[in-house]
Amino acid sequence: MSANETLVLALPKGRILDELEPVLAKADIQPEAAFHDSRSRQLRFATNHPGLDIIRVRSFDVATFVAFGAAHLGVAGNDVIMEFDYPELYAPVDLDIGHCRLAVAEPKALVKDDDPSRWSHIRVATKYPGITRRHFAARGVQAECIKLNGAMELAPKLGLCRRIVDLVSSGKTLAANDLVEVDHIADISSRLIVNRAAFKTRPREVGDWIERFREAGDAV
Ligand SMILES: Nc1ncnc2c1ncn2[C@@H]1O[C@H](COP(=O)(O)OP(=O)(O)OP(=O)(O)O)[C@@H](O)[C@H]1O
Ligand SMILES: O=P(O)(O)OC[C@H]1O[C@H](OP(=O)(O)OP(=O)(O)O)[C@H](O)[C@@H]1O
Repeated sequence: MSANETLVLALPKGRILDELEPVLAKADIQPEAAFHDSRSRQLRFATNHPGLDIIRVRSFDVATFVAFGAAHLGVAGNDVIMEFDYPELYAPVDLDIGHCRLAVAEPKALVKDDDPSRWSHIRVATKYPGITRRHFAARGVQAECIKLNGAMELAPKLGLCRRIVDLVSSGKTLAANDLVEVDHIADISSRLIVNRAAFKTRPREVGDWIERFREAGDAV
């Protein structure tokens, strides 16, 4: 990581990017035009700041790019941050966007005869095997996780498992699939994340961006 290298900000594609637009505007970060062109195959973008470029990657990959120092800063949900638990990441600003919760759900029909305090081993479909294992291990339950990358809500009806761990916002996806929340794991929102080594070696520049995002998050 050299001292005059352009700083790289990793942003997630998808829903967070929409909520992030006003934060970027308040932080006076204007990406080049191709960033807003959905047909463009470009992945790295210049901004109105000569020392700052943006890369657009999948939400889970934001944490990996930043943890390995390939990007200096990024925006990720704390679901992603918690799942990887990278020691190299520092998450100094809660941007107050991307609000949802991580929860355990099971079929409505199972709930009345089920007693979570008696679980000793459960099988769970989830995109978050790390968080799920740690959450249950802390209460002495062994969680066998089946990793899926989406549409977890299908798993119980198709006999893959009886429980899932997934993000819930309005609750509509659970309801549409006859599932109910039985346990809350964590409240989720998106954070500015920073590579610790980059902050140590370039405290002034990285610190300036942290302050800008803090002010932008407060103002939106
Ligand atoms: N229903 C939701 N409401 C609010 N925030 C959400 C919701 N679902 C996901 N998020 C937040 O948005 C982030 C990105 O989720 P999104 O569903 O856009 O991407 P993804 O499907 O995980 O990404 P990819 O397509 O790259 O795998 C999540 O990590 C979480 O922090
Ligand atoms: O409580 P709700 O408001 O219904 O939102 C929850 C849904 O949103 C997310 O899915 P997303 O739309 O990102 O789809 P995917 O996980 O299948 O990619 C999440 O994985 C849930 O399925």
